[in-house]
Amino acid sequence: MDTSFGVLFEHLTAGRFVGAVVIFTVTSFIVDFASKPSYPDSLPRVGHGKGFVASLRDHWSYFTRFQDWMQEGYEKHSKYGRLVVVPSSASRPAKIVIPQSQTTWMLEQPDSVIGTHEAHNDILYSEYNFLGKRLSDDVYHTRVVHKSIARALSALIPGTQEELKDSIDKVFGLDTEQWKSVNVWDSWLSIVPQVTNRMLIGADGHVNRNSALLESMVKFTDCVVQSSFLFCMFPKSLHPIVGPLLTIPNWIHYWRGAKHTLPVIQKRLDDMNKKAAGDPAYHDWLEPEDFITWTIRVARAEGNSFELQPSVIAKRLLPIEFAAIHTTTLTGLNMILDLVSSDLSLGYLEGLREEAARVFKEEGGKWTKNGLSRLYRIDSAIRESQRLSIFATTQVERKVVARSGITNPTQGWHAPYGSSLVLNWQGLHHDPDLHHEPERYDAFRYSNPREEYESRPAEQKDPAEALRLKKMGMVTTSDSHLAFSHGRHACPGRFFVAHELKMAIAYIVMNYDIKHINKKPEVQWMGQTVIPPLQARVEVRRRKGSVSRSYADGNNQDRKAE
Ligand code: HEM
Repeated sequence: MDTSFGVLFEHLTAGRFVGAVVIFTVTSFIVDFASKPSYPDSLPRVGHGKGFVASLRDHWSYFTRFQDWMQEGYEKHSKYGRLVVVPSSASRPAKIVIPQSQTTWMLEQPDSVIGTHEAHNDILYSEYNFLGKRLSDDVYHTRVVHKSIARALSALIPGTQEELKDSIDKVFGLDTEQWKSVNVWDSWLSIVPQVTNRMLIGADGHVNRNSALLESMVKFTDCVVQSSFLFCMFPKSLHPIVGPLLTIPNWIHYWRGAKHTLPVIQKRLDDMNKKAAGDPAYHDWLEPEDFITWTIRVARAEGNSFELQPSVIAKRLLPIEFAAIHTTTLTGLNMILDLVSSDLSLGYLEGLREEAARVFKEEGGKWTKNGLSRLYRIDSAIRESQRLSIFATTQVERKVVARSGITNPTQGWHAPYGSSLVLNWQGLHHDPDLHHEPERYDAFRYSNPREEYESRPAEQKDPAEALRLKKMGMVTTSDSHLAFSHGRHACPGRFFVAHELKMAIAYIVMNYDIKHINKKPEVQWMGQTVIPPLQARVEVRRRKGSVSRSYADGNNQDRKAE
């Protein structure tokens, strides 16, 4: 070969190739290290210390030690109102953990100073995982949920009830004689995606029950989790090279899902256009309340033609599937395991069952917003599980996006541009100074005071106290209860989830017996994320007399809509 390429290849031995890759990777790590924000030496820190070598050791230990570091930082510093620096993975800056006293200050900063979606994009490598920079730069889907879901809550209840009945009956079965052993994680992972997709794409042709669609959406969300772990291990400067490769499976699952969602989206666009144009055939037609309708409404109101493209709407579904599926599944899994591993003499299961049956009867067999708000015990049992059984050390992360950084006016410290600020979910939820006996699952922790208040004669009721007690409900966030985060970026899906999980638990306890287990399975941690007890099983049996009884008037059609 006499071309310059030929000359190059003649000199390219295996040893030289490996050497070049090693040099390139090490250089990338050094470039990465140098471009990360540098925190003042005066800030307390945990981990192996400062400097390049200590950072490499920190990155290495991140996957196994992060949870211990957060706990150590909480006990030594956060608890006393001081911030602390905790090491992170190779591609991320170390985290500045903000103490409880500065939470409100942090969350109230403008988005142009402390960014939320920039932090989410960094954690989730959204540009790659959610299929494009344009989609990740403008978190339009988040805006749509914030604007729409709370208003649509009442309209969403009947469909949610219907999907819960259908999916729970299928997963737990109808046999009133034999106990059935079910894998708890898999069960919730069969229930939640079907219900979530009813809220996202509606009931048209029961596509939301299509097993191929649901499988592709679950696999897509799995891919986001898996590739986020892999991204962590590569220096940021290598992401443009490895990113498109790591996320090939995301594209495949998107295409598989879009085969089913695109026709629904296209039909909705046509229907809404005809209705808007005054087509008489659409005079009585009502837009279904679901994410597809909301996204079209917001795009029209904003005059945003990009967001009206069917393929863009199909892609906008993905981050919401991600936000909803694993979070709700993990919460349901923990809730069931906390409940069935509790001391039987405490009577939690019977207490929940009594409440569910009583309120459901008062409601005439169809849930309403008002009825669901009276499920104090179920609400408390879920909130308490969210307090105790966290599934990340922190879920609240922010990025300093002001070029000049930010200075805390009370404590005087400065966080430079690019700093990662987090709240310590683990420490705050398990602090004995904030929660009495924090390691105990006390299912009725929040409902006992509410029920006691309700039982008082009218003259002993005080509206101020009623308001304080109402804030013990599971959708209320605070600087010591961060399951849904706190502040203006707190999870906008929580109002829907509260309804969904309350209806699910009510349905389960009314219709099934569940055997007690002696001990809640242990969890493992990987970096800041929990590895849930995926193998945990419980035994369930349909309660006698409950099969013919109409606890939910849902449509129990078969899952397959193909
Ligand atoms: C039990 C289930 C859920 C839990 C525990 C949960 C928790 C959270 C948390 C901790 C955040 C981070 C907020 C922050 O950074 O400050 C969040 C954000 C978000 N969640 Fe949820 N979530 C759940 C279900 C859902 C559902 C069902 C939806 C959709 C309907 C949803 C939509 C969102 C969205 C759009 C955001 C971004 C909010 C923003 O950046 O302003 N979540 N969620």
